[in-house]
Amino acid sequence: MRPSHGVKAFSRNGSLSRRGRFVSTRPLYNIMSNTCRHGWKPSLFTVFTSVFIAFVADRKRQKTLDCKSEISYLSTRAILPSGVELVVSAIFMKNHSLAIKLCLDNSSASGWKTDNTEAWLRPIFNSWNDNGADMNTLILVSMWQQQSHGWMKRVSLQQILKYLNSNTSSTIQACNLTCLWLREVGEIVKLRPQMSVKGVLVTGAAGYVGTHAITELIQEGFKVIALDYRQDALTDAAARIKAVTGTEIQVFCVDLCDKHEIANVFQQVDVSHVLHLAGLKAVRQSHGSPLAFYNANVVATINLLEVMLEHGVCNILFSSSSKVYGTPSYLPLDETHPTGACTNPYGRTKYMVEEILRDTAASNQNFKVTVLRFFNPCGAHGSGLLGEDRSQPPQNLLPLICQVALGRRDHLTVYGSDYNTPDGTGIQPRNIKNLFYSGAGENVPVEFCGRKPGEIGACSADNSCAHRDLGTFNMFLHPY
Ligand SMILES: O=c1ccn([C@@H]2O[C@H](COP(=O)(O)OP(=O)(O)O[C@H]3O[C@H](CO)[C@@H](O)[C@H](O)[C@H]3O)[C@@H](O)[C@H]2O)c(=O)[nH]1
Repeated sequence: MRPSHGVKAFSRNGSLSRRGRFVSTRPLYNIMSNTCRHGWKPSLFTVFTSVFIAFVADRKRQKTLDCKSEISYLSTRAILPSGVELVVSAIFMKNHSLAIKLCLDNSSASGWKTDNTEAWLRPIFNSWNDNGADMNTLILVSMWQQQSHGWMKRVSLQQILKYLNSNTSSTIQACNLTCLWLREVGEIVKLRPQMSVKGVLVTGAAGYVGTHAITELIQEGFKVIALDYRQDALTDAAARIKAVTGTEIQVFCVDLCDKHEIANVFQQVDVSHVLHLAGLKAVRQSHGSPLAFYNANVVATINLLEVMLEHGVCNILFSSSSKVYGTPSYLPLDETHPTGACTNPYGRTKYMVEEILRDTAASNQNFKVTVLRFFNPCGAHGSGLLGEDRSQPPQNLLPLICQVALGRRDHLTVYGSDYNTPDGTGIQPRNIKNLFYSGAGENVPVEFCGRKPGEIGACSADNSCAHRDLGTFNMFLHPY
């Protein structure tokens, strides 16, 4: 198990100086539960796929995590060979210990007890006898008695499985049924040791980050409610996600600038967490239409927050940007770098939303915020069904380079060659060449033009915090 280290400050200035302890290695899990304890937590991601790489890498480790505090309750039914319905319920507690009860038909109405077990047990036994429980059932009963020295004492999952495995399947069919179920449940419980998540509402669901995030959420067992304002894109995304995960997601075509539309969704679904990924993102376009950006990014977020709070939903993950830093004072940028000196309207919208979230968290101790400051997202799902190959012409560097690599474009236009960087450009094509052409040994054909307004020469991320808190991941190589 990964040690519970990670006490750290997120900022050098007073407003972000909270310290926190991380207990889990699970990235998304952390983001939506443990890190939320801090009320406010920014993280840097240079390549967004790293988030998902971390998900995948951690899925193995998380199975060794202990239950920390919360208990989980699960119940299932099985039809015994005699035709009698067996209800098996379990409460999982700290350290994977569990309390089990077995009962027939509706006798579970007798309820849970952790003391006075005999009084609780007797009617159950009577009920079983009345219903003519067969030997298999009785073996099961005696097993639990023997293992737990009384019905509701805690026994370890390991002990139970060991006991079950030591019996032969021919004589204890019911046990095997339960054993299988316990194995399943054991895994589920270890995967979900603490968090109580009703549903995760994802805005910007049809987008590049959104589709990947939803896929990972589904594969982690979360229920997802997907929102986007583009109906066609949403339908297409839902179909692709279903093709990858086999799961049909609940979708809503919603304009976040209309608060009533958001409220309408919250009235229909049961969510506890929001991944807010929606927004306009084309940095250079934001100079020409700043109001559209403030509307889509700031006004929409305020609407969302108001509806969330009205419905008691207090956990939000916000997709922010490296643009909140503006011109860097030092490189690589880390979470403690001052924010706010933005060089374009887009960056300012993200900065403003961060401040709004910070103030909201400060005003309400239940309100938990995690901010991811993305740098330059790239990558695609291994299925080939999710990625950035959109029908609209791309605006960003990495998809543009991909198009040059695929022969769909003659060259890359490089904006500015007089920056204070090793090759004078903001993108340093030599690095890009290494990234995309290491196999082919070709160069990216480029043409130069002047700088674009609000651009900076050099920008890079110190992602050690993300590495430390969210697990080890590879910055550039996709794992699929
Ligand atoms: O055809 C192009 C496109 C981009 N660039 C340059 O490449 C760099 C990166 O550009 P791009 O890939 O478009 O990323 P950004 O403008 O940095 O913005 C992206 O990355 C941000 C995080 O850093 C996100 O918040 C934004 O939403 C996302 O558009 C910049 O210096 C651009 O001037 C070119 O030279 N030619």
